[in-house]
Amino acid sequence: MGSPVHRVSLGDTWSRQMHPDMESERYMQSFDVERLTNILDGGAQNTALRRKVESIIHSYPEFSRKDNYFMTQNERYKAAMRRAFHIRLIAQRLGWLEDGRELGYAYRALSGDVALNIHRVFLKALRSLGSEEQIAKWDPLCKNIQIIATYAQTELGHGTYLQGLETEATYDAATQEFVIHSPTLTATKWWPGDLGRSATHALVQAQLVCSGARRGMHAFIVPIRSLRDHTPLPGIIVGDIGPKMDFDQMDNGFLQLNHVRVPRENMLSRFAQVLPDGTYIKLGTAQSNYLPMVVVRVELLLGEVLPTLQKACVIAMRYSVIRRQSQLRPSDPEAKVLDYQTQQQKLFPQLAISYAFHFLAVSLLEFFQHAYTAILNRDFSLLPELHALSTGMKAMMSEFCTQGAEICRRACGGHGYSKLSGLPSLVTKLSASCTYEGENTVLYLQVARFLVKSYLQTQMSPGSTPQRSLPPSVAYLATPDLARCPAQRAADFLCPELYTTAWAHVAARLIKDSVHHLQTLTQSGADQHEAWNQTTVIHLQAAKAHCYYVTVKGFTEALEKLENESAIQQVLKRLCDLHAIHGILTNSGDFLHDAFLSGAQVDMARTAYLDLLCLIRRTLPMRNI
Ligand SMILES: CCCCCCCCCC(=O)SCCNC(=O)CCNC(=O)[C@H](O)C(C)(C)COP(=O)(O)OP(=O)(O)OC[C@H]1O[C@@H](n2cnc3c(N)ncnc32)[C@H](O)[C@@H]1OP(=O)(O)O
Ligand SMILES: Cc1cc2nc3c(=O)[nH]c(=O)nc-3n(C[C@H](O)[C@H](O)[C@H](O)COP(=O)(O)OP(=O)(O)OC[C@H]3O[C@@H](n4cnc5c(N)ncnc54)[C@H](O)[C@@H]3O)c2cc1C
Repeated sequence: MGSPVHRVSLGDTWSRQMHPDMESERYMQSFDVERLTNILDGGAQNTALRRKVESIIHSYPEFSRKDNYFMTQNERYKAAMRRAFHIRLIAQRLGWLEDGRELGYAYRALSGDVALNIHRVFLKALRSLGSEEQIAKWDPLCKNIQIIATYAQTELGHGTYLQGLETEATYDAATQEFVIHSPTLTATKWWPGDLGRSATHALVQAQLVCSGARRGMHAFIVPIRSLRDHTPLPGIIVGDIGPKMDFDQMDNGFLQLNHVRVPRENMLSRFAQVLPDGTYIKLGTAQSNYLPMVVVRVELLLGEVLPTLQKACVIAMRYSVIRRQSQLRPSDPEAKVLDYQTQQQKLFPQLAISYAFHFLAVSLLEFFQHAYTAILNRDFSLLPELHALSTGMKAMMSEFCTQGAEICRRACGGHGYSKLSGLPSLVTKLSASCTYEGENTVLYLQVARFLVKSYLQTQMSPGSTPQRSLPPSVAYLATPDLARCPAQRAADFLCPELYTTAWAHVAARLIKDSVHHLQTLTQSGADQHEAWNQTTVIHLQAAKAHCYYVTVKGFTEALEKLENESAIQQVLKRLCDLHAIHGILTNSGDFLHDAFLSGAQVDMARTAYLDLLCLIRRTLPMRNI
């Protein structure tokens, strides 16, 4: 570790004093901040538990991250590994469960700066794809860290296109084993976390070949390092992929398998089985083995992606109420930069969207838990909508949180460029979330595919095959649409029903337009795949509008549940209004395109927006910032 220059330490007297400008802001509150904290935590008891866990975590020097920015990659990895084991010792001593609230709070308190994150992904995959017997065998070994496992799906040549994965798992009935093999250089597993130095086992996603047929991607548990001396096992070439943009604490690795044999029982068999004679039994759908990605996409939102934007907002808001620069009037003292309208316009939409995302991610998690139970019991009826929501929200939240964290960083001037502000690493960490667990464009196009199918379902003639009711998230496609926005004055844009309807209108129009372009091309003779590719930019636009609508609708529904918390409801409604109108102004062309909004109405929306900035500034409680 480099010898640090003199650094601010808690020992410095002034580092512990409350800045007077911050103090003055914290007592300007129009509602019970503790009560809002409880609502965000899901109840007062959760707030108490979270604070208890955080105080435990912060009481251990092992968890200190104050030297992070002065460490080499190797030192970061070792420190993260120490934390991984230490946190498990504490969990065992205090009885915290692997998927319990306490560990979730603990990981959030450490900003994920703990090793073995993909070991946890492996556990999620095991519980999604494994039979009860396989879970009973491997789960305890993982929980006790008797093995360290990774999730090895991505290859040097393929990350998105899973049908193109080259790693093979060929069944040998004579020995009742699978032969796992990397046939080409591009088949090398590349990126899996915890693989570079840590993992002893890998969940290898490979193309199954049995009874002479290729069966698609299936999951196999493959030992890769010796449990005796941690050296690579025969047929295994494994190592670290080297420096990255961030995630220094994670050993992302590569893995080549040279005809490695594993027993038949090592293929995870909740949704498919290979019998001793090689007979293939399909128990799920063609995409059943994609389920772990759905699980991780949903759990990433509240566990990893959103907290990072929330932290960026806190840092930038605190900076903006104590940073004084220039004068609003020549005779005035220097102004707090948060009193400049442009600074408000940078930060308040980030605060608003962080609340929109919070409420949406909570409701998505509830839907997921309901759907997931059904899926594990092989009822796949809710899976298409869950796939569309999880891909759309993962793409939108990672994209907007990354953009938002960068806006927060820039809003802090030169200090935002100092790693010690905490902002740069939030941005570089979030950037990865636009790629891992599904590259965002690809995921948005999965949403688009769902939207096209849903729209076509609404166009089926009444007498044709019985119309299944549309999934709730796209019900707006079947509801009567307004041709014109009824707003007469700026205040009308503060009506949740008005702006939710406006967003539904634009999303529906863009979806209809995307289908029209697709059908025009196919009817003119283009094959369906070429027609799809030539309209993906339009589909992408429709998918993004749909996702924004989903966040606006989710926020307004969350507000409705707060009717007994009037003061909180009022403050959050202003953020909801701001979120909706910010999107309208940012995408005003989509609202003007068919004259749904007139130019005058866009001006009204802007007036409402600027008034909101001023109102939020006056009533924004810095207490919880
Ligand atoms: C603290 C730090 C924490 C960091 C954690 C980092 C963890 C990172 C771990 C990883 O990155 S793991 C690797 C993640 N990789 C991916 O997400 C790969 C993304 N690619 C895919 O999911 C599929 O290749 C893709 C969806 C793009 C294409 O799927 P297919 O090749 O099967 O084809 P297609 O798009 O035609 O989909 C066929 C059908 O399957 C459906 N489908 C696809 N994926 C599905 C899914 N996941 N679940 C359910 N259905 C799915 C899809 O909707 C469609 O249904 P319909 O025919 O009814 O329209
Ligand atoms: C920090 C980090 C951690 C990771 N951890 C893991 C892990 O633990 N386990 C694991 O298996 N993987 C892991 N990954 C890999 C990750 O899942 C892949 O990088 C991701 O799925 C994207 O695939 P790719 O890299 O092949 O990009 P590509 O799919 O090659 O994408 C490159 C470009 O091609 C475009 N593109 C690709 N396909 C299409 C299409 N059909 N239509 C339109 N455009 C397309 C994309 O939009 C993108 O612009 C990790 C990656 C990172 C960065």
